[in-house]
Amino acid sequence: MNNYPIFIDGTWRKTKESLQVLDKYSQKVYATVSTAGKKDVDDAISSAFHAFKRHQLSPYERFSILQKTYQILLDRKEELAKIIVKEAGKPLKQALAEIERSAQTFLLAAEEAKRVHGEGVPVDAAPGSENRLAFTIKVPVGVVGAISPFNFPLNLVSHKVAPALAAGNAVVLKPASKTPISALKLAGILEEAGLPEGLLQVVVGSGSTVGKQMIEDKRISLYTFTGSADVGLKLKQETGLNRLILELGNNSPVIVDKEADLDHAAQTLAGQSFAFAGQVCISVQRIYVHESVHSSFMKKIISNIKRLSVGDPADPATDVGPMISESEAERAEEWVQEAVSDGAEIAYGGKRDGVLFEPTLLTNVNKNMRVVCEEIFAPVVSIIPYTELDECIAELNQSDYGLQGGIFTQNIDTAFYAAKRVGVGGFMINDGSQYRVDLMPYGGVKDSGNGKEGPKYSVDEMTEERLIVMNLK
Ligand SMILES: NC(=O)c1ccc[n+]([C@@H]2O[C@H](COP(=O)([O-])OP(=O)(O)OC[C@H]3O[C@@H](n4cnc5c(N)ncnc54)[C@H](O)[C@@H]3O)[C@@H](O)[C@H]2O)c1
Ligand SMILES: O=C[C@H](O)CS(=O)(=O)O
Repeated sequence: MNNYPIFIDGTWRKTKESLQVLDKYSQKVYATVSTAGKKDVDDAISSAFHAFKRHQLSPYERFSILQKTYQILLDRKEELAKIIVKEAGKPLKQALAEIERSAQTFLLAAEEAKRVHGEGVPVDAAPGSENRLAFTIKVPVGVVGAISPFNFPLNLVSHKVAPALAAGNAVVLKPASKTPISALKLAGILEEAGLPEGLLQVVVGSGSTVGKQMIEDKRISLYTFTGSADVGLKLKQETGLNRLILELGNNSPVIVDKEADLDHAAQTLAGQSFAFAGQVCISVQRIYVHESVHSSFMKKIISNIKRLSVGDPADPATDVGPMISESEAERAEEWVQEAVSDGAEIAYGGKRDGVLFEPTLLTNVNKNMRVVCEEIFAPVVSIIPYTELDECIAELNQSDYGLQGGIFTQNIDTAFYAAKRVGVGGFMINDGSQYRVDLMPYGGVKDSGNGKEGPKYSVDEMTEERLIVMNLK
């Protein structure tokens, strides 16, 4: 069994303590990983702090390292996908797609490294400043503290590390303790691509020890966090005046209008509700269906769900694998049972077998049930009929969250009417909430967080704009 060291100051460090990473399907120990103690975290932050001052890489050097990383990620696609299958329990085809997306994220960040620039400021237009010339430059913030979740253990880490490096920063990364191996592999790949020592540190451990210590350290200039709203709120309260980018949860809504292409909607939504067992922050959770097409849509979505293959994530045919832990699968089961005892009906699925939870379709739900108003983060979707679009929009906007949503309709006026009124960071027309490509601005409103990811937008977030004014003769 592999025993992985952590990555501090450009060296691989085995520490006294370690944690076990389970194979999420078999629930057997797959690997162990050293965990960072107080001194290790302190060393990592100190090394990043000094490396930032020591290594001022040119934009072209940064471009070159990130572009090499892109290539190595693609070259090692199969090996990395197998790690994600084991440590996250993600079905192989979805794991392969994640590696390809991570490679894209690095390529996009490489391109952005050559576009970090400010703008001219017409200060000479102000009375008395006629002889002045001004412009801004974009400078890196310093040390970026990155904290990531379990569900996309490579691509969501890439969305933090790649733009931070493109912008010229150093990074201290704490990956999720359930899935730390992909992040350590990525550190090895960046080392191989020529990243100077100290510019990336990977410290593994719990949020309440390693994460907390990072949050309290003033040498970190900016935090970028992806995870649950509960932890996000805690970090917001603890980071004070420091900069904090938050990418949090959602209970994504999608509308199926009376003028929708129902075959397309049913096929798309069956896929987007259950990929990675619903453990995707933009997974479709609430489907609002116009009453006139409700029964027809139900038949179509059920026939699409029946085609999903549930089981071993290593099997190339599997669509829906295990949840991240048995306790999470039990939680989802409890929420479904609670909804059923309050009147909901299970139209499909509903059963749990250890870590596997069947793709589940609920009807007759109400807006106060946890399966509707909270983030379920499991393969469970609710169908909610509506009559008037305005009422539907008002109801879906009652959510505390606002990351992404969507509408299926052939009527462009209806589509734009909804797009202007839904409280989300991104809205898809004739697609589900789960559409994402890595170049787009991605981030939510309300309890879904603040700030945007996508390399172009993250580079902007991870730099300071400095004004330079020249007083000319
Ligand atoms: N908006 C997005 O882009 C996005 C993407 C993926 C996942 N998510 C959300 O993430 C959640 C699932 O992931 P998870 O279970 O890994 O989330 P989580 O909030 O439990 O953990 C995320 C990270 O925070 C760390 N952490 C926990 N407590 C901490 C503390 N007190 N101080 C510092 N760090 C701490 C964890 O160790 C982990 O690395 C869902 O809510 C999902 O919607 C959001
Ligand atoms: O879980 C949320 C992620 O942001 C989904 S994705 O990586 O962007 O597809």
